[in-house]
Amino acid sequence: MLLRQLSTSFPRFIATGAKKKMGKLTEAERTNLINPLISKGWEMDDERDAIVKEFNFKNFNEAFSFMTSIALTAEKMDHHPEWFNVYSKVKILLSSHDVSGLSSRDVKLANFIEEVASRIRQK
Ligand SMILES: C[C@H](O)[C@H](O)[C@H]1CNC2=NC(N)=NC(=O)C2=N1
Repeated sequence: MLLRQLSTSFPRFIATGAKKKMGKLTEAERTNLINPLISKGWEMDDERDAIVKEFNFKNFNEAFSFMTSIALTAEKMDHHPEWFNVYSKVKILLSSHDVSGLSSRDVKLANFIEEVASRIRQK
């Protein structure tokens, strides 16, 4: 019975080309992927199942340049941060709204954010 159901539904899945929804990170993925970010200063927001970090730069131009680089990649990824900026400070929260928690997209964006921050600070 189950096989018949699967075989009938399978073509529909292919036909619609339904985008596979990336689920929430598993415990093992969190250990492997989130812990390295925690060691770089990200913190867990358990209430939201999100990660947060505050970045401080020399001035507003650096802060806004940082945000601009992130914004362009976020748009390409179709995955956007929740953030707050005042002068040289940028606070970022990452979580995937469609799964109400952390997904691999948040890890990918966080690692990109770390790269941008290190490039700006190295100037
Ligand atoms: C319609 C659009 O593709 C979706 O709303 C995207 C936009 N950016 C997003 N950003 C984040 N952080 N989570 C999402 O689920 C998400 N979904």
